[in-house]
Amino acid sequence: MKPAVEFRDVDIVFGDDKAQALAMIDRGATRQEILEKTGTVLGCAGAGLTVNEGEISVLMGLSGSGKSTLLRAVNGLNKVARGSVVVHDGDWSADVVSCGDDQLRKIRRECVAMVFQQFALLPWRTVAENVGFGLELSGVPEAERKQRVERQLKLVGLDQWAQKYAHELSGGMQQRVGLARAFATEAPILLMDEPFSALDPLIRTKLQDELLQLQDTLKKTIIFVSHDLEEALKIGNTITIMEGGRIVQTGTPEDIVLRPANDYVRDFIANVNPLSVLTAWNVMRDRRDLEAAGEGGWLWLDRRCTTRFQIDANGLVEAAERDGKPAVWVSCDDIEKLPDDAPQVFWAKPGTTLKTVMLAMHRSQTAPVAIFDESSRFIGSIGVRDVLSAVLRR
Ligand SMILES: Nc1ncnc2c1ncn2[C@@H]1O[C@H](COP(=O)(O)OP(=O)(O)OP(=O)(O)O)[C@@H](O)[C@H]1O
Repeated sequence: MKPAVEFRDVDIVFGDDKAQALAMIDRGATRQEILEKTGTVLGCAGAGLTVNEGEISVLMGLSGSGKSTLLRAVNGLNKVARGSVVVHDGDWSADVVSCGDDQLRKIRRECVAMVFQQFALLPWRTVAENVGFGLELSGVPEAERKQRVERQLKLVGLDQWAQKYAHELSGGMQQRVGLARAFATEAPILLMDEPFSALDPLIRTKLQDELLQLQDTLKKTIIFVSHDLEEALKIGNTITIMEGGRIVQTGTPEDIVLRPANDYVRDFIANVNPLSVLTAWNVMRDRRDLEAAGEGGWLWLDRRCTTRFQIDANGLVEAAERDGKPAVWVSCDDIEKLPDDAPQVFWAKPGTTLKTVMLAMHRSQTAPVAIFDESSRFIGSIGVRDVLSAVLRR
């Protein structure tokens, strides 16, 4: 994995008395203390984060936690008081904090594009002219501009609307224009500052889906600010949680849900449905942790010892028993096609959703679910207790 943006010990403060504010940051002072003593507002402190190429990295936190401040450091909209923000473009890279004007111009024109919450469309320009605005500023010739604009409008499904004005479009459509405008620059890095939060929930969900679909083919590096954890969990490859200007946790969605770093993160995830995030891999017990069930490679899949598998030297299943009787092992994915009566042990892949695993458990009256890897080797199992611990986070 190659880094696209690296934040290294980034401090941003708003106000005149920067030196004293930085000294207070070093002593671990809170935003409130810094404000009272110096009149300076702490934007963010000691922020360290690497965003890899092609990744969607979400910055999450309550209002005022410093998400937008950090995001805006990438294209130099916010001045960094200390630390560095390195932007990579292929083999080229520059530190936004210390680079010269030429390099900053290159970053803004070629490397980084931004999508705002309020769609920021120019009302006197048509949709097509709005999408082409950045290109016009960069001096892209008209013919090429027209081509690129057309391509991007098609991508977001608005090619029929090219000659309309912003007020003739719904909020969702206006934000699609915002997306197309950012895509049109062909910058590999996209900064998105709460792009969907002004939209109603249905349109919002739809645009999130569309963004994920587009990302499948475009493979941009996206830094996405959100204060909505459900949104972050849905679209983020990694999530960074900020509190009072400081990063408190960075991790995958599963990390955040299963291993919250502190009470602030725990409060965030309190109302998240773990079934929408977790997979079999996240909750299974590894085969090495399972108890032997007699001679000949037999292992108990569950703590209650209702179900056991005989595993050969290659990790393949030779035989299965449930409640002392031979059982067949069948994929969770085929659940609907099976007769109810056969003694079954369901199996799943590591990436199978926890919801599917639970359906299988329900169907088999709480038998454990076996997990197989791509080569059909047995790698672990999930019992009722594992599911309960994951869902209740205990
Ligand atoms: N240009 C500025 N001048 C002065 N203070 C600022 C400026 N920009 C941000 N701040 C302050 O920095 C802190 C962090 O703000 P920031 O906008 O980054 O938070 P946020 O987490 O993005 O919040 P929101 O979700 O409300 O946008 C806030 O206290 C804010 O008032």
